[in-house]
Amino acid sequence: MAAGGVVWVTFPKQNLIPPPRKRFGRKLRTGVPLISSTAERAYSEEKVHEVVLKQAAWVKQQRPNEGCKDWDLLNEAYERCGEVWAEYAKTFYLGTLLMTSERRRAIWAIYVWCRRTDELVDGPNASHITPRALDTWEKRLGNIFQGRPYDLFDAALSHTVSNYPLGIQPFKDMIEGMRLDLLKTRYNNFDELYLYCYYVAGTVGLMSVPVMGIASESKASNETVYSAALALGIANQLTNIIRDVGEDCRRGRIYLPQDELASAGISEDEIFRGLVSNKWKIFMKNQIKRARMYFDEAEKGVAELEEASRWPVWASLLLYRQILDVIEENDYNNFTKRAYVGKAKKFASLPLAYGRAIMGTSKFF
Ligand SMILES: CC(C)=CCC/C(C)=C/CC/C(C)=C/CC/C(C)=C/[C@@H]1[C@@H](COP(=O)(O)OP(=O)(O)O)[C@]1(C)CC/C=C(\C)CC/C=C(\C)CCC=C(C)C
Ligand SMILES: Nc1ncnc2c1ncn2[C@@H]1O[C@H](COP(=O)(O)OP(=O)(O)OP(=O)(O)O)[C@@H](O)[C@H]1O
Ligand SMILES: [Mn+2]
Repeated sequence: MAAGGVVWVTFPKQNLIPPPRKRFGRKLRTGVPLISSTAERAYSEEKVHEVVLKQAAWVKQQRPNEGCKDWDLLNEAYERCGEVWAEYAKTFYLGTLLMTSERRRAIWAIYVWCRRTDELVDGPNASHITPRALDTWEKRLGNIFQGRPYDLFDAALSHTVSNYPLGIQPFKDMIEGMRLDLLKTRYNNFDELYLYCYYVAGTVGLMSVPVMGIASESKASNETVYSAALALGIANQLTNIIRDVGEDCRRGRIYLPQDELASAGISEDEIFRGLVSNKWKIFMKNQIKRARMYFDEAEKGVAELEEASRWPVWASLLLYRQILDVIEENDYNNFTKRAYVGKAKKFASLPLAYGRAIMGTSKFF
């Protein structure tokens, strides 16, 4: 069928994708960062900044096209995305419930694509995934953007990218992050880690803004808003990394800047043994401080989003940031104690998020 210049191929409705599986254990995200030298950081930050600029400019020029109008099929596609979202996105789940339904569905579709991409290298079939498989996944991404979805989940994203001004670059960059993750188990410095964080999480920020929308009354430049969205992705990923140090090292991966570990006098052997020494606590304090810096940076951009999107973003920001507080409460034992924000605390954050969303600032709440 053809709609709005987008050609849709037919695809089988069932059995292409298994139902959302139960979690098989924790996923192992990257390691942590510290304060490395400005010179070291400059390279990645500059490179990523270029993408942010291009993305911000590109989005400005785009006019969403009509997309597919087969609503029965699309409703089913989006519903399936919603099921995956409910199964996996524990922290972000609440966030989308607060959105308008059209945006919520779009975020679900993006989430599912991101989750599937991540599962390629982190999921049960990860040991069979090669760079070639990721090339195939990237070709499939191209088809999604050209209105040729392969399965039902792809169809939802195909519709979403025809409905919102979404560029393909952040999606490609996320696949690039997965390529990196296949090959790299150590990060020499924060510059290398920052680039990884951009690939796997900063990109999510860039994908989300065109759906969330920038407030018409906002005086901020597109670049400022995209930079804040990037910062939230980086902050989330750094937090994820800090939380998952133990799991990651059990997978033989240390996503912590090696130069900072060396300066702190922490050996790999100590990490593999899970030694919560004083030097580890000091090191972790610095990693947490850095993650919070990125959260602070992100906060500046939330007020620039369309009103209806501020609450969900505040909610997810506050929820994810609390993981850092829990790591402190756990006395920096992120080797054997998983930092987990309970449901009561999650719900308690919602009025606070709402307050910040309506005040447009973090000062009063
Ligand atoms: C409302 C909201 C937050 C919307 C975004 C939801 C979305 C599309 C998320 C995709 C997440 C995903 C599956 C990414 C794949 C790579 C990955 C796993 C990254 C880590 C996410 C945490 O996942 P999780 O904890 O489930 O991982 P494990 O359970 O450990 O496996 C990341 C830490 C990255 C998440 C990054 C974001 C959600 C970016 C947030 C930025 C914005 C929404 C921009 C807001 C705009 C401004 C201006 C501040
Ligand atoms: N410390 C823990 N103890 C027991 N179960 C946990 C713990 N941490 C997580 N889980 C279980 O694993 C599930 C998935 O973890 P996950 O990391 O996806 O959740 P989250 O951190 O709440 O949110 P998000 O997925 O957005 O990071 C949780 O919903 C919970 O059931
Ligand atoms: Mn999760």
